[in-house]
Amino acid sequence: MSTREHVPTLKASGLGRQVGGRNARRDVLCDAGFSVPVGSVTALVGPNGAGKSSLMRVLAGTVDSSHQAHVELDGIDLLGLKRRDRARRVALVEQELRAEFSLTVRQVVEMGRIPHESPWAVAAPEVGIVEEAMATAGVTAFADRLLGSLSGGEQQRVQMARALAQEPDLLLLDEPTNHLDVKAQQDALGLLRQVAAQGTTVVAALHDLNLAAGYCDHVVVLADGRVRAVGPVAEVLTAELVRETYGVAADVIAHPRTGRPLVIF
Ligand SMILES: Nc1ncnc2c1ncn2[C@@H]1O[C@H](COP(=O)(O)OP(=O)(O)OP(=O)(O)O)[C@@H](O)[C@H]1O
Repeated sequence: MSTREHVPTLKASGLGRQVGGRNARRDVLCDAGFSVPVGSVTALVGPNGAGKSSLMRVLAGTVDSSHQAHVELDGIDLLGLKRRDRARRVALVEQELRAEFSLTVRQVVEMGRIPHESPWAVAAPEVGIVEEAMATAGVTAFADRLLGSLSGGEQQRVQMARALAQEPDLLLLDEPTNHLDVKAQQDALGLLRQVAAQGTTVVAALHDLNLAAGYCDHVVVLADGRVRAVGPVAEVLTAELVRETYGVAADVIAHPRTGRPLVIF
């Protein structure tokens, strides 16, 4: 009998994506794969154009991938689920905001509940869950304002609130710190840690290697559409990896306060 403990895992394999016309098709993602524990926070890093957004969308099942694509969360085949069933389990916070500028913040956050609503019953979105998601993401103060009237950073937090209202098992975020000031960046990453502590698996595409090093458990390094490295941040984020992946010189030392890796350029 095996004594090995079952470790719930997010496993992705065979993820590919081609773009371009019939005569100019090219792979922007090639057979990408990685495996990380459920309930962890993983940073997806890599240079501009590496394929991070493509990988996020393939993981979320919002774009077509290769026939071999497989994404499994604790044994559940996510890409094999019907769209609505997948939307109950997977939330994707994308870089670009969708055209929801004429809705109020509360209405946008309520949209996170749509996958959970019964198609036969016209029910008001669960108020408690929506209010809690808004409070957690720090957007309650502007709940009745139109999304379009908010700053970029405030809008970003609203997208986060909507994703939280969705109560996903897998939360995917494409550059969630893009519009945020230093404190808001730290708050956002702290919030992701909190969400993961409650069992949600979090994968966030990040450009700031020190946010990845400071807040994430694992890192997936993507370059030219391929996964170059994956593992715990302290093992993967080395000076050599930074040089080879980004072509810049860096030192990686232990952070004097936290002991986590600190990348100095
Ligand atoms: N629909 C598309 N048509 C053509 N090319 C595309 C399309 N989507 C993505 N690409 C190309 O695929 C490559 C990967 O893009 P992707 O947005 O996934 O990279 P990224 O790592 O997220 O980049 P960034 O850090 O700049 O946001 C890029 O070269 C991009 O130009």
